[in-house]
Amino acid sequence: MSSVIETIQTLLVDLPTIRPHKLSMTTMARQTLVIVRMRHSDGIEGLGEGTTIGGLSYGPESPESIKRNIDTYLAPLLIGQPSGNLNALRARLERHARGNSIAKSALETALLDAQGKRLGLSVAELLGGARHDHLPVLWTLASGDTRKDIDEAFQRLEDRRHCDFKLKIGANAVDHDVRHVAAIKEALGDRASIRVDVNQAWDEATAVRGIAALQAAGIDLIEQAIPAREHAGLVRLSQRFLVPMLADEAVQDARDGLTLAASGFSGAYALKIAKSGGLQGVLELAHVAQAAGIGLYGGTLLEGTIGTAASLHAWATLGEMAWGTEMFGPLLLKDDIVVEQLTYHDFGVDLPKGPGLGITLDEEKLAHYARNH
Ligand SMILES: O=C(O)C[C@H]1C=CC(=O)O1
Ligand SMILES: [Mn+2]
Repeated sequence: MSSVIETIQTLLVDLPTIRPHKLSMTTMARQTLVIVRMRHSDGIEGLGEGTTIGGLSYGPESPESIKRNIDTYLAPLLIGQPSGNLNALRARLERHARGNSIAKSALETALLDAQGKRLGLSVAELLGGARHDHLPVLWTLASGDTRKDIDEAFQRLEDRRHCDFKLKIGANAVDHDVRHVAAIKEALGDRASIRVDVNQAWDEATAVRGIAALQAAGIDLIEQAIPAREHAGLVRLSQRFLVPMLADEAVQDARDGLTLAASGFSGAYALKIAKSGGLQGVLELAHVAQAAGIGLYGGTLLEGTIGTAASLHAWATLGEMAWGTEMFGPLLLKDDIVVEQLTYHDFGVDLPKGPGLGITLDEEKLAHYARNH
């Protein structure tokens, strides 16, 4: 008899960050992973993970809502269903549950991990095969202190960990932020690519002023300067400046990607499995971007090792990613819940080897960090 999905367990796992991570909407001292353990009747377990940033400060799903909505609504849609037909299971979730893209991504990851283990294939192989086994990874400087950020950047360069840096701005007045970014760019010079992420903090007039100054300072990429839903404004910014715009919160899935491209946007899209409801959805967005001549960027919602590995399997199937990736999530965390961590070296990370995601849980660590209330 072919396998069916038997049980789906969700766990909230709190891991401390190595330092405060300051974004325009929140400062993180820890990250909460929603871990999915999906057991199948053939004895195989699939692992999945969903994260967001700062409770409800990043988007409409919180770790607690992800867990509760999986337990109450999404898991019952999957339990008892055949394990192996991912397209049918994805359609079933879409038909009966709106939104909740992070929860759906965690579940699809667990389905892919199990299917890979079942067939003896890595997730990238299930998706058609990896074109890369080492992907570039940038680092986010977000200590909130210019001097500390510069020291951190030099350390990462020296360790050959990262040579591209993203600065989180938008929490302070624009002139203050521009001085901060320009000081870091000046200290690093041509040794590093410097990009900024404003996380929607500016209105369009502020963005015009801020981006003009950042462009003059030699910044390479401007991420989500204005609110997510202001597509027309983002198109105007992309047409006004030479420095390219990176759309992040503005593009969740392929439909957003199509609308924005058709409105005249140029630049790049941040791909995130969490925004697109999983690996299949994010690859659909990537293909729309490719068809529209828009650059690709492998994005993170600061996932731990499981979500990061899942994303890497998806990015590995794509051709060139014009802006590389930011799959550094596990490096921001003080500890991990897996047996073997991802290998970061030479300014990038290795694609884990399968079957499935190629990741094994450390049961002791998991028990230690899992929330028990
Ligand atoms: O890009 C975001 O908006 C979220 C995330 C990615 C890197 C980081 O530091 O925060
Ligand atoms: Mn972003």
